[in-house]
Amino acid sequence: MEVIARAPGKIILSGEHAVVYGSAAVAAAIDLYTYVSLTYPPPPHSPDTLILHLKDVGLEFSWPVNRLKEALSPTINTTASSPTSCSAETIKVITTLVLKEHTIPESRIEIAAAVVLPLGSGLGSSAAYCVSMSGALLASSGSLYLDFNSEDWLSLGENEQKLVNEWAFEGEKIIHGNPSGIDNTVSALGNLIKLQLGALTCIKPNMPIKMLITNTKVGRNTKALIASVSERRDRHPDTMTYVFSAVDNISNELASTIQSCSSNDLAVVEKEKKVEELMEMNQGLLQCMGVSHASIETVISTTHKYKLSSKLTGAGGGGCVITLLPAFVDAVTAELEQCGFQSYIAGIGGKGLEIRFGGVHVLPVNRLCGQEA
Ligand SMILES: Nc1ncnc2c1ncn2[C@@H]1O[C@H](COP(=O)(O)OP(=O)(O)O)[C@@H](O)[C@H]1O
Ligand SMILES: C[C@@](O)(CCOP(=O)(O)O)CC(=O)O
Ligand SMILES: [Mg+2]
Repeated sequence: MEVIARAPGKIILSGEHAVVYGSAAVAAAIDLYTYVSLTYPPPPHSPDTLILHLKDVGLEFSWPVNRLKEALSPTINTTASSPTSCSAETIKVITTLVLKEHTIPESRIEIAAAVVLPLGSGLGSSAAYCVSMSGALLASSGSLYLDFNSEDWLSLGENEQKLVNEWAFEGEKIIHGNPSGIDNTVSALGNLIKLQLGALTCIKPNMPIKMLITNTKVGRNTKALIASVSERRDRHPDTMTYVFSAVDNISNELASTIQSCSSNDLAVVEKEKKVEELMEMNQGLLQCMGVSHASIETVISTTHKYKLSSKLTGAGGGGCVITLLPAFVDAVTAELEQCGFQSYIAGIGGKGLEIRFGGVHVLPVNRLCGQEA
């Protein structure tokens, strides 16, 4: 039996980092995906080995299932329907299972050259990985209401999305340390959303939003960048509170600008200018937080020559930059590619997690439709 899940990456239009401290942020799903394929023998057979093949990073791990049960069952106390956070003790056990029993060649993570979801570039690959993995595991355990006789990509209902999102958030905590939850939420649900302190608003844009994504190809790590902002906040608590509060205003203004109704083209042009200015102000505040980078500044000044506004997206420190696009973009992308960057026009606001079944469609007995795994 095979279960395939795909979850989209995202761009953050405004509010990264500040969202970790309670400010609003606006994010959209993009049409680049992470795929997870889960295969296992149909019941009553049960697999005796777990093989984890991370194709994107060129790593493969395997463990006897009994060994995993033995090592993990004393510390894990959770059910499919109610995820709990991994304790420090469990993380230690997992780390031992992964690192002590396998050899990991140094620096296996490369930025893909083609138009795929790049890892560690600000497009939320960590969240897309957690969402697709959680989706595939929950679907295979029969914890999601899905028509497993269908061969199409299946979207999830609200409750299923919520459950997958809760599990994915626990995964993001392991990768990021202190995530806000915006990346896993937009990857699970899709569309364009505003998130603040866990409160979610779906945004219906009333203007075309076309974003160019430029990957500086400068590697960075979200966990380290979140930690660096936290240290700056510890050094300047009052000032950083103002910075986060300004970002909060920007995100709220951005959300209301893109959803307000317009009756003519002029209004759309005016709204575009407003969005551009808000993106520029947000970028200035991200500089204040110390998460910009020389490569990001090069993209910003290159696009600025064409009167286009850009900002970093995701954790910054390299990674990707977004540029709001008007009609003519070819000249700008040509020049950015001459600088050695890679550009991609994102289709935004698409679907969230989807699941597809392959092979023989038999779910474990008594585990159909939302029952405990
Ligand atoms: N497809 C994948 N396979 C394995 N690990 C992944 C995958 N996608 C993301 N990751 C993990 O997420 C990390 C990148 O996450 P992060 O630094 O948050 O950047 P981003 O989420 O913007 O891509 C990678 O270093 C890797 O540990
Ligand atoms: C910096 C942050 O706001 C976004 C991180 O996104 P990414 O991992 O760089 O794609 C962190 C978070 O919200 O959890
Ligand atoms: Mg991430």
